[in-house]
Amino acid sequence: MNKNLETREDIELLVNSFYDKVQEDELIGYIFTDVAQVNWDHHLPKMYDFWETILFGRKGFKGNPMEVHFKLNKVHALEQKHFDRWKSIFFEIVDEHFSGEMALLAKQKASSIADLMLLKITRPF
Ligand code: HEM
Repeated sequence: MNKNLETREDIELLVNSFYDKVQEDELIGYIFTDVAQVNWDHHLPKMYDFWETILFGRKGFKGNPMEVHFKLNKVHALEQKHFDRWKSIFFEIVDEHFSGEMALLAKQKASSIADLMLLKITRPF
C-alpha cells in the first residue's frame, strides 16, 4: 500500500517524477525540452503551486494554463495523442507513489483539466 498524497513534499515528489518521465517520453518529451525549451527551475515550483491549489485549495498558483497551452498549440499542434500520453504518464506516476482519496482526486482532476484543455484548443469558440 502506497502512502497518501497529503503534503507539499508529496506534491514535489509527484511533480518531479512526472516531469522526469515526461522529458524522456518519445511522443511528448521534445515538446517540453525542444519546442518550449522549458526552464525547469521556473516551471517545477509553479507546478507544485498549481497542484497544491487544485488538491488542497491553497492559494498560491498564479498563472493562466489555458492561455499558455493555447499559445503553445500555435507553435506546435497539441493533439489527442499528446494529451493521452500526458494522462497515462501522470496516472502511472501517481499510482507508483500514492494511494487513497487524494491520489484518486489528482487523477480525476488531471484528466478533466486535460480533456477541457484539448477541447478548448481544438474548438476555440
Ligand atoms: C500534451 C499535453 C501538454 C503539454 C505538451 C504541455 C506543455 C506545457 C508547457 C511547454 C508549458 C510551459 C512551461 C514553461 O515554459 O513555463 C506548460 C505549462 C503549464 N502546464 Fe502544461 N502541457 C500539457 C498538458 C497539461 C495539462 C493536462 C495540465 C493540467 C492538468 C497542464 C498544466 C500546466 C500548468 C498549470 C502550466 C503553467 C501555466 C502558467 O504558467 O500559467 N499541462 N505546459
